[in-house]
Amino acid sequence: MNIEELLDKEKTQHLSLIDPDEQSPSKVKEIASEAEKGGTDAFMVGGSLVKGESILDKTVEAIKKTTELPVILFPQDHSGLTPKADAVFFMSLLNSRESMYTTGFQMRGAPLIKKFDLEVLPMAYLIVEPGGTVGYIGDAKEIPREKPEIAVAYSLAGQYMGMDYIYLEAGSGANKPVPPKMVKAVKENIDANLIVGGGIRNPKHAKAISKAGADFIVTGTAIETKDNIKDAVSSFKERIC
Ligand SMILES: CC(C)=CCC/C(C)=C/CC/C(C)=C/CC/C(C)=C/COP(=O)(O)OP(=O)(O)O
Ligand SMILES: O=P(O)(O)OC[C@@H](O)CO
Ligand SMILES: [Mg+2]
Repeated sequence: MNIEELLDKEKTQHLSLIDPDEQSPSKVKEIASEAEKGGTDAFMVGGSLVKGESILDKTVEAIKKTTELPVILFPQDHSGLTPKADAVFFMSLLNSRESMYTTGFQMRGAPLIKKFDLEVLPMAYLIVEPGGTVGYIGDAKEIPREKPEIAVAYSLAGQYMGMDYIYLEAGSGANKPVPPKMVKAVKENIDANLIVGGGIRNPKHAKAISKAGADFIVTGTAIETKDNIKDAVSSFKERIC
């Protein structure tokens, strides 16, 4: 399945986030296979911290050997790029105070992306409270949870800049996901594809965010920490509409 087909689907899609630093390539194969059996729609690969030896290429290779589902890079900077993937979320952290995260790393990565011939998916990345590690590293001015109008304004700004994807991110492992009210407000105001992630750890969360209008939900921690990944993914998929 390619990314065009992924976009054609009417239901909310499930993206499995794999952090290349968290496990060995053989474990990645197991995760990818189980997530596919559970019905995941595509894989994202990235992590905000580099905790060990960079095994990005090997991680993407392991997924590609296991499944034909698309693999989309989710780069923390230009070092998160590899020709082994299918596509890259070419993201700008619009609510960062640090210009490297709005335009700098994009400039560093762009020639590599051209060379690697990756499909480019332009994305506005927006950090919502609490924001977690990525909020801290990305020097984000986190969008207050009770201010959906700010999320709408940033999302529209992203769309008007030409971004096809808007990602509302509460931060990996957040104690609460992005409020469904905020998701709904953004969805009602944009034409771009809406991705929501951070803190979605049970089927109830997935259902609320899907009902609010997300086109994609991302789960990372829930997949990394569950013993039965297939059941975890299928429990999300069953509840999304
Ligand atoms: C387009 C290019 C080349 C770069 C974009 C650079 C930008 C805007 C980065 C945004 C800020 C950032 C640090 C993003 C990381 C995104 C990411 C991979 C998050 C998921 O990782 P976590 O699961 O939170 O990471 P840890 O588990 O390492 O905390
Ligand atoms: O690890 P979780 O909480 O699922 O978050 C996923 C993703 O939105 C992080 O960038
Ligand atoms: Mg992580």
